[in-house]
Amino acid sequence: MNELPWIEIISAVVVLAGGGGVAGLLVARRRRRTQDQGGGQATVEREPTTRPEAAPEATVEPGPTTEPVETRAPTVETPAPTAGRLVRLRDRLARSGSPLGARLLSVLSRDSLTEDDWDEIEEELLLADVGAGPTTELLEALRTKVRVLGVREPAAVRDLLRSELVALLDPALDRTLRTEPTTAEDGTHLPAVTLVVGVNGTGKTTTVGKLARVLVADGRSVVLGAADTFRAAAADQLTTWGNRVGVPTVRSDREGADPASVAFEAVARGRDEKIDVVLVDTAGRLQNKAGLMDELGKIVRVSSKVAAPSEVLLVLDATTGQNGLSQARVFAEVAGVTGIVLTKLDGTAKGGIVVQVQRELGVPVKLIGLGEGPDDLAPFDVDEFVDGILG
Ligand SMILES: Nc1nc2c(ncn2[C@@H]2O[C@H](COP(=O)(O)OP(=O)(O)OP(=O)(O)O)[C@@H](O)[C@H]2O)c(=O)[nH]1
Repeated sequence: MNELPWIEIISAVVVLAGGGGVAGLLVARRRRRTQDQGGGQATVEREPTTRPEAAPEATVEPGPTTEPVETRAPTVETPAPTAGRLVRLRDRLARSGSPLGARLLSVLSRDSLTEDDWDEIEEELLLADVGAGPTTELLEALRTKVRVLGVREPAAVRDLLRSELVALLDPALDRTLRTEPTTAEDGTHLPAVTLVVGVNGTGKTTTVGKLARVLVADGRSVVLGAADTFRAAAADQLTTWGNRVGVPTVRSDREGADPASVAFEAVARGRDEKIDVVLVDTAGRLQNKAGLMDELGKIVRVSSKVAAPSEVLLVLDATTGQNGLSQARVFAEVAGVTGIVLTKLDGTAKGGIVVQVQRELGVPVKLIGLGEGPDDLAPFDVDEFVDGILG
């Protein structure tokens, strides 16, 4: 009588063990199948270029106002090299409708140019936001050269237009980003500090993230400062950008905290950890000029106690045209801008804004944004840009 339960128990154990084995096999098979389909790489965005060994956990040491130490090391990506980026992204300029250069070329190549044709050229330039002054200049130069040189061959017309557009963009301007750390007289390491300013929504935070990748690709060490304390999500967004390339972010744990103190912490951390570049994202509220001036002025003043900014980059949305330009004037006045980042050039046929922005502000365009991808930010190069808009 007593034997029956034991037999049942032993059979149950055998069935369970066997079942477990089958279940294990199924799981293993399913896992194998998922890996074969690439599903096992869900967290690795660009598998061939990852460097898992470079996990940033050791460098994430928060200061008093920073976030807690990351407990899980994210996968660290290797950004695309910066050399040749504009060449790689050039078709983005032509993708936004018919590029300006191509439209001009089609008119300029007509058999004999009438006044109507010249009017059409003028209209194209104005529509592309080249601006009234530069448009007149370009028209006069083209008219003279077409008449004097009798240029008619399509290739010659293209060369002529190319050289005039290059001249308009002022190739002699210094577009280098000052991102070299320096040493103070007492031997203290001073990081290069880049302040990123601009109106909300122009792509500031995205640009800081992309710029961190550009610098990392060039072998530089970077710290990010989330001084846009107005919007908590901006700090989260920045931290995510940083984590992807193993760059720590200094941020406040309190919404509405003093942006100047966050900027100070970030620069101090750059000094203490002998970091090459500190990139500081700022809030771009433009409700009144005095408030903006106070906030940016304080950020510069306070962080300069450690190291003064070597670059103040103004981020402008190329799709906003004249509107963007008047905002730009306010920032240029308030913040002592040293370079322009023109974003969203992939979404507009108004590439001519580059000319106007440089003329109006007397500051060179140093970087351009050509998409929402993490490596869609390129150093601005006049020749490559003109080739891009000529299509
Ligand atoms: N197509 C395109 N979109 C871009 C580019 N640069 C930024 N964006 C997009 O613009 C939007 C706004 O970017 P953010 O970086 O959040 O803008 P922000 O200026 O920091 O805005 P706040 O954080 O509100 O101050 C995002 O959807 C970006 O992906 C670009 O070069 N091309």
